Amino acid sequence: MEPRQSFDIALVGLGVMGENLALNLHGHGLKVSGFDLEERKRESFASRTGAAAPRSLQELVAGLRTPRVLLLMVPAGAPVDAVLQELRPLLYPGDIVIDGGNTRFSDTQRRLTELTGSGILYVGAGVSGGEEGALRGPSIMPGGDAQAWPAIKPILQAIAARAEDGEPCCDWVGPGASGHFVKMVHNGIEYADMQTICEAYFLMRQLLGLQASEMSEVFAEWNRGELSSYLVGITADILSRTDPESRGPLVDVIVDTAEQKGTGKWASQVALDLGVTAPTIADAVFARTVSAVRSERAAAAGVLAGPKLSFRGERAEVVEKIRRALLAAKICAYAQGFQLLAAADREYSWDLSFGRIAGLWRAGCIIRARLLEDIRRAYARDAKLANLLVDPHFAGVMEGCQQALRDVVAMAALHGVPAPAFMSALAYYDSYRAPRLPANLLQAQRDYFGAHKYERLDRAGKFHTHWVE
Ligand SMILES: NC(=O)C1=CN([C@@H]2O[C@H](COP(=O)(O)OP(=O)(O)OC[C@H]3O[C@@H](n4cnc5c(N)ncnc54)[C@H](OP(=O)(O)O)[C@@H]3O)[C@@H](O)[C@H]2O)C=CC1
Ligand SMILES: O=C(CO)[C@H](O)[C@H](O)COP(=O)(O)O
Repeated sequence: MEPRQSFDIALVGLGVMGENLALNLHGHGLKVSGFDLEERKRESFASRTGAAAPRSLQELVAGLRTPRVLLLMVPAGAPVDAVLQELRPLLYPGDIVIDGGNTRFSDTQRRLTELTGSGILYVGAGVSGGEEGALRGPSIMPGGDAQAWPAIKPILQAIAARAEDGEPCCDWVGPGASGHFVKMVHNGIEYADMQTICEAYFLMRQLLGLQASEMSEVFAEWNRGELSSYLVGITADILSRTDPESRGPLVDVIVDTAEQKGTGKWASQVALDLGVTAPTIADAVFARTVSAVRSERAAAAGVLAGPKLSFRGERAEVVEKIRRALLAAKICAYAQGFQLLAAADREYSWDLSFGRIAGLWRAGCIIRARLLEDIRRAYARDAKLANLLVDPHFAGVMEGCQQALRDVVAMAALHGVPAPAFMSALAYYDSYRAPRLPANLLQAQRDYFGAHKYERLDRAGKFHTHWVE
């Protein structure tokens, strides 16, 4: 029997992430306790950590040292409120509650407000790395009550992944809901990264007729260069896998409808709310929604015409163009994600460090990539960079890749291969670098039908024209 008040930290929710985070903490010498509604999970946790698994939150809290530290890894939304409601009367000023789930940042903001005056220190921490990362070292993005940081810093930094320079991929992000906002943007970028990789795969398959095993080699090769990243690496692995039943590539027997839990959608909604241009992130969400209407697509395929061209092109040359296009689209997606962070920073006065955030994503998380070190350096050169695209390093990379992105988008369009994220990345790039856009005509249209007024290039003020004589 454990003595009372002997545990350093307690996990609430011992599912995919919670149990592995608990094992990670246990492996780092911390005394971890855990609770889940399901008895089976409590027992699994107890047998794997050797700790007793309390049968109630009351028992769980009673076993913690003070100040008590609780890490919630329950599904986002109502379960977090339910746990907090039960926990609140059990806690004292100075106790710390960390929500490590994929919580919508506005919910974290609300909970912080609700806890104001209670003395309970609340932290919204984005955690990324999936099941494996939780066990071996995730990226952790905590934000909220800064008074909690000195107590939880050694705990969270101990279990976090480490970048190549040895820095832990866990650092204080900022006040309020900034930790969960940063995780939401991470996931928005994750959606775009995944979709552009899928489009690269689809173009190689549809235009070049490459087999899964051949594409696996291509992705493995790409993973040794500028595109080196967790997602490109797992793509090479996935494409090499054989289905034991059909004996063909496993990827070929997987249904082409993507699911989603909502973080990419939230990132896109927030981009619209804050007036940030993030089309590649949004198109990655829409690519999932159109994939979900599979029977409608099958019916439309028999009705809607497409191009009749057959593809001609030299294979190695096209593969290299797709590689460059993928790099260009990836940079555009990251640029959009960082624009979203910058807008939130202005809106909520969080004083975010974009370089530090890029540093947190260098290891442990799903979007970890070689590129993130370059992003970190870009913000070290200029913390107030207007857009990642105009950093001299990235402007140079885009110079080398933008033509390939155009060629690939043109190939996709001419041959009727859907590539929405590539296409929107190019449109984003061209719009952002356009000194002049057709919005002059748009303003005139608004003024025509709604007397909304327009500004003139040659003098200050707002003007209205009586368009209909
Ligand atoms: N899976 C992943 O790769 C990642 C997930 N996340 C986020 O982490 C959070 C947890 O995810 P994940 O571990 O995958 O989810 P799981 O569903 O695997 O685990 C959640 C656990 O919480 C339990 N639970 C629900 N309500 C309560 C409660 N009131 N008290 C105690 N336990 C409760 C659930 O029990 P029951 O099943 O009985 O409801 C379940 O065992 C989510 O917000 C998720 O979005 C973040 C990063 C990566
Ligand atoms: O947060 C994560 C990784 O960073 C999760 O894996 C997330 O749940 C994936 O999102 P979705 O289910 O919408 O694809």
